[in-house]
Amino acid sequence: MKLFPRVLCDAARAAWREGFALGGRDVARWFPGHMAKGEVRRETLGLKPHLLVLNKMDLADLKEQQKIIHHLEGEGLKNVIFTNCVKDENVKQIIPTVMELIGSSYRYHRGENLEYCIMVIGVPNVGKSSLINSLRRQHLRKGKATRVGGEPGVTRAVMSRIQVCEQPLMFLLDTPGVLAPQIQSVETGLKLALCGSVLDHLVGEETLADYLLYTLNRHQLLGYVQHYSLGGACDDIASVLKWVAVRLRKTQRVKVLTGTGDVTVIQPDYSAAARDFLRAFRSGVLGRVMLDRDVL
Ligand SMILES: Nc1nc2c(ncn2[C@@H]2O[C@H](COP(=O)(O)OP(=O)(O)OP(=O)(O)O)[C@@H](O)[C@H]2O)c(=O)[nH]1
Repeated sequence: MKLFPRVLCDAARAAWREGFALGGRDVARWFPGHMAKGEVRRETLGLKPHLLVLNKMDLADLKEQQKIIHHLEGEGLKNVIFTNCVKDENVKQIIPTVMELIGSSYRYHRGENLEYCIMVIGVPNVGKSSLINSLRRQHLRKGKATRVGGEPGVTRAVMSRIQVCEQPLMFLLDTPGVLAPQIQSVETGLKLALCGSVLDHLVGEETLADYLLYTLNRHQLLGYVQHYSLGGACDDIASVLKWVAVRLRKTQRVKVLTGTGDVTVIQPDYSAAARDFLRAFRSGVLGRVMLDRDVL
């Protein structure tokens, strides 16, 4: 099979996409049923002292960390900690910050209360279980108490109370991932899906790969070119996936009916290439990305 990636890519480069064609996609269909039950009202959170843990900091481009903090402050979120729960980075700050917050909140500052119970709330796959395991490693020198998974929806039980600290005695309630009952826009849905909060096949691996390519090009993050030894940056997903499939030897035999009989041709496996592209992005090998750059 002969490909001319450089030619294809040069042609596409002349016309970087200004926006992503959303094509009437229906975000509501991407979210599995169990999430709807887990609705958590913002007003409820507003009453209780809370801390915003922004996990997977190792995958995010945090050059504009101050801008992010400033933006969140504008939304009323003052207590923010960036963490990496795989490498236990910044996790040690959490319990002291929680204690400070409880101490300065008169409703929860009761002298006789010797144990604390805290709820971990977040979108599917953000690392809630990993956070609990990391806290246990840090404060109890204990390993896994809760299952971690690469796909959304691993934590199914509604609540499980897990000890994470002895002094002070603190328990965390792990909860199944929740999403806002209404996702703001299709683009927000695509960003959540890129982060693994929605099962890939519900959105479509190739659609997601296309949104990823669009984002990487727009942010001038061209690590994928080197990772897959492409001839150059390219904004056309079909060309990129074709090349990725060939490089990874992900091809499939397909029977084609012609006027003179059946012919078997070898075709690139676009789905397998899309899955690899998404996996590479989520593992960080394509570089750090700030999906919400335009929001800032
Ligand atoms: N790179 C990176 N990966 C992480 C980090 N924290 C968790 N992960 C990975 O993210 C995936 C999901 O982690 P979980 O802890 O199962 O996420 P969860 O929020 O409990 O998921 P649900 O139960 O589906 O809601 C796993 O593959 C973890 O190894 C992190 O800080 N950095």
